Amino acid sequence: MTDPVLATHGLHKTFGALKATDDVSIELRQGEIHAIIGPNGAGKSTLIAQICGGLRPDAGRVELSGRDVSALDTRARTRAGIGRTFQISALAMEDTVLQNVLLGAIGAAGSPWRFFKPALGDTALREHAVEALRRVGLEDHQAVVTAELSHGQRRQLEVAVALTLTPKAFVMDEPMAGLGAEGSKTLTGFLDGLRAQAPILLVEHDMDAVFALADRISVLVYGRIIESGTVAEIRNSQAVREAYLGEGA
Ligand SMILES: Nc1ncnc2c1ncn2[C@@H]1O[C@H](COP(=O)(O)OP(=O)(O)OP(=O)(O)O)[C@@H](O)[C@H]1O
Repeated sequence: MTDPVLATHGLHKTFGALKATDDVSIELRQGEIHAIIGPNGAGKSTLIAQICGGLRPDAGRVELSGRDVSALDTRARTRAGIGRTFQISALAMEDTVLQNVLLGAIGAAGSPWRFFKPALGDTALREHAVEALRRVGLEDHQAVVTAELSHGQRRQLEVAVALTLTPKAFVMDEPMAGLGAEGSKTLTGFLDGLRAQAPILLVEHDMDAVFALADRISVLVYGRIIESGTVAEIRNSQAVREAYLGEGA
């Protein structure tokens, strides 16, 4: 088996008496989609924040391609290759698709603002941005104002921004949120192909998408991974059914 691209080792995080992350060790390998599921409040966002650098764990570490990145802040982790897809609100709706890729990439890389205007005319950077748009299927939309994109296309645009930094791994927090059935289906197809470019750690409530996409699923309940396995193993797990899938069904 190949070495993991992204891994956490024994992450712990408490908020007062609450164990939000309780000894979480997970791995993401080349070419795979590893989904993290769990009920509301299970600790998914807290875990993602520790992986991406927004929150410091009380104990444990995060490794990217075998390198301990635990001491790096969010920007440095992005530059190191953790490609978190940004929230829709991070896109400038009045700007074009191409401008968003250029500006998003520059912003994520942490370049000072004063470099940003000249960069819009930088041919190499433009080519790099157009290539990212091509890889997400938005090449023909580069001159379109972002507000005119569908929600699903905006997700693809966020991925294009992340792609300009050549991520080693994607971390996605509920990409299906706000999409209708048709949008979810289209984005599911898109993510299916994207895993070949970089593996994806996927936090998602949409179980149709999770079951369609995941090579592996880890189930988080009260901050602990209670089960980790293939779609079939998770579907058949009594513990998961009791703790999660049965909930509200
Ligand atoms: N900054 C904080 N201070 C105190 N408690 C927090 C903080 N952040 C999260 N929590 C608590 O930690 C637990 C895990 O929250 P988290 O948002 O990570 O769960 P989640 O699985 O992402 O939930 P959801 O699916 O609803 O987004 C919750 O009980 C939450 O109230």
